[in-house]
Amino acid sequence: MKKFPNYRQLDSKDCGLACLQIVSKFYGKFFSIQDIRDLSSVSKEGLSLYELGLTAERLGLKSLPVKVEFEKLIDNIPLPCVAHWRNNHYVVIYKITTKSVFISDPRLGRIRYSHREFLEGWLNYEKDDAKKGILLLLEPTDKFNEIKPSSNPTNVYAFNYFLSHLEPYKTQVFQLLATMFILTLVQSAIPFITQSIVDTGIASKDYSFISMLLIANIVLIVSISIGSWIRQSINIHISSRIKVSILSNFIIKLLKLPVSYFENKSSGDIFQRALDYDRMESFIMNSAFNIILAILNILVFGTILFIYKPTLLFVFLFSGIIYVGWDLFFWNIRKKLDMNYFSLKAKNNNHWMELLTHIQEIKNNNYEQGKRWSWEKVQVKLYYLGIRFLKINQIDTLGANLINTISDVILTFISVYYVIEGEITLGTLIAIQYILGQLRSPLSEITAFISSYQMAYISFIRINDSSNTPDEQMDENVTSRDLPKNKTLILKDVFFKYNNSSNYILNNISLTIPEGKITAIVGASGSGKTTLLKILTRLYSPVSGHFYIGNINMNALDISEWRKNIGVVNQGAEAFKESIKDNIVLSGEYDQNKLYNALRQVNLLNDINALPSGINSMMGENGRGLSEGQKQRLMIARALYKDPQFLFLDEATNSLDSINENIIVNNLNTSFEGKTVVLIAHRLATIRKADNIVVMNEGQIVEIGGEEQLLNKKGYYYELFKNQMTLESYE
Ligand SMILES: Nc1ncnc2c1ncn2[C@@H]1O[C@H](COP(=O)(O)OP(=O)(O)OP(=O)(O)O)[C@@H](O)[C@H]1O
Repeated sequence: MKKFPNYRQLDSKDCGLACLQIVSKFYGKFFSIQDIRDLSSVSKEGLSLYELGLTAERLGLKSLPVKVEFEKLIDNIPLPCVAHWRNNHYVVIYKITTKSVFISDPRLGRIRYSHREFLEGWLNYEKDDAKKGILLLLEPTDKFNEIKPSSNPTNVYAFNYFLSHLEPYKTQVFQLLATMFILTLVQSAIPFITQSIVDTGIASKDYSFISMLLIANIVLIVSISIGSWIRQSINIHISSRIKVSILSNFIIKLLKLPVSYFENKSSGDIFQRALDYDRMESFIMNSAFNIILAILNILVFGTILFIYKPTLLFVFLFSGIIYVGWDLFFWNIRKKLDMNYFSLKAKNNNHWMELLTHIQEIKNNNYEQGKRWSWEKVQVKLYYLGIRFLKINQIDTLGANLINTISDVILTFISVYYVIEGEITLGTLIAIQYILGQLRSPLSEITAFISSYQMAYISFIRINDSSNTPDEQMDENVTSRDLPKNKTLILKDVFFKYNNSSNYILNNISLTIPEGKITAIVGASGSGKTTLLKILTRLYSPVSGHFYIGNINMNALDISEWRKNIGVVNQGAEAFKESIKDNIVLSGEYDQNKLYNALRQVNLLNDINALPSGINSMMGENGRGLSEGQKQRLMIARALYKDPQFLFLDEATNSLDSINENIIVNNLNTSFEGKTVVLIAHRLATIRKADNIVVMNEGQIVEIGGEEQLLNKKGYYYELFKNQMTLESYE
């Protein structure tokens, strides 16, 4: 029977997307997770049930969210459907029997739960309505049949990628395989020597023969140890080098990815990629080579056993299959518990983090006891889970030992029977015991390989996903490596939205930012000012429309050249955990005069001189140690030190008192005379000297002009101005 489909989620919040992928496959269509992601508005926070339903509709699956009791789910609900799981996950239910519920879980694979286990995950015990669980019913429509998935993603990339890293070590890999092969062959001589000692040596009482064989045995064991040592050395040599080169390639690739990649993934998910590279490397260098060795052992010693007595081999293989099956069965049970364990662990970590970062709020609100109680609740759950883990491990080990012992007893009994019946010699019996010993350890290698393969496969798909994400700028698109003479910035019919399913945040923007002038952008909160700045600084590209510098399309200008020439001070920008000096100079050339000058211009020199280590004072995490206003001034000093052609300021002075703000704005006007400045400010007094004021509302430009012109127009800007003046006079 065909198995119900299962696809794994790549990121912690991808479960909803993977469920839709699973259901679509069930109805006969394969969509890659990227296809579905493109239709959704999935963010770091994942998808709400409503958004999941919307995405399903876009795929052509009619969706209906319902809240039902378990009896109703059994009797009336068409399967497959998506279930909301433990309040933080989605899974697909595909079959229900009188005893079990079958689930295709994007995190764990296909799993069978007892009714009790299922209800534990599905019902929302923490809420009042504890008898009902949430489902999303899905049904294909004609649209589903019409939608064409993009071509299947090629999963070979990551695998080829790793093989390409092995390429320079071809000789060593060959040596490794050859050593393993020779080692196994050498080892296969030991049972024959043992057999000869017993059968020929002892029978003929020939001491010199026995001594000779024992010496040969010692030589063999020494050479096996040397061989294993060589094998491990080659393995360490290759794997340590591959690890470094793979990880540095990963960092290079990561830094080339667009900001949107980072905004849509949690830092945990991105960090997971680095672990994935590690896991793949260890899978290939350890599990894959170990399994080759295990298979070689089984082949060589299995053949010898077969030659001695085929029955023994068959009995061994039979017990081996039971052993592997038993181990895998428990591995599956552990997988279920693991998920529970990880979510509890995450909760536990969050409690700790919150305790450390929110201590002021906790104390101010007298919330210590409440916090401690909720922490203790998690500890109790962790404790019971720990006990269940322990019990399962005990049963697993006990059962595995029992299977091995029973099979040993049966095999010994059969061998002894053969000796008594005169079918094999005593020497052969002892040789067989040695062979069976050699065949045991490869069995546990096989179960270890199967479980690590499943983990590595997910890593492999995830690596593919990030490797297939296009860079911020592809090299082939660059035709210009220098800024043109004419540096006017021109936006033409620009549309932009953050993800495919949301509305346009910038709606048909056409704007000219003249070279050497100050352009201010104003508008209500959420009108798209920062987004426009992100387009200008090229953190994002327009969805449609064009962005030119002079007569060059920005896409064609080398992005690092552009960034070299711009200074950006963002809203709420944070300092690096480095010294004040390093925070300003970054990787530029150090010039002390320039540095002091920049600090003077932002009125920060006195504050910094008052610190015990002056400009060498280390900043704490996220700039801890400076006030918000001081941090802002530090960021402006960084832009001043860089002395770029273009300066972009987004609410860069909003944490400053008006005296400091005035000083800095005046200084900026002098230092940036003749350069292009674009600034966003809520305080309209800050932008009075701007040559041009761009007024935005709901993603569109509603007015452009000088201050006087806009005030005389008595339009949107006038209203903003009037409101602010009224407020200020009130204050
Ligand atoms: N990274 C993002 N992903 C999705 N939506 C976003 C993102 N950043 C901003 N938005 C949305 O875009 C819209 C415009 O935001 P933007 O920050 O450009 O406004 P703004 O005019 O600068 O507002 P403010 O004055 O409050 O800073 C808002 O509705 C916001 O929710």
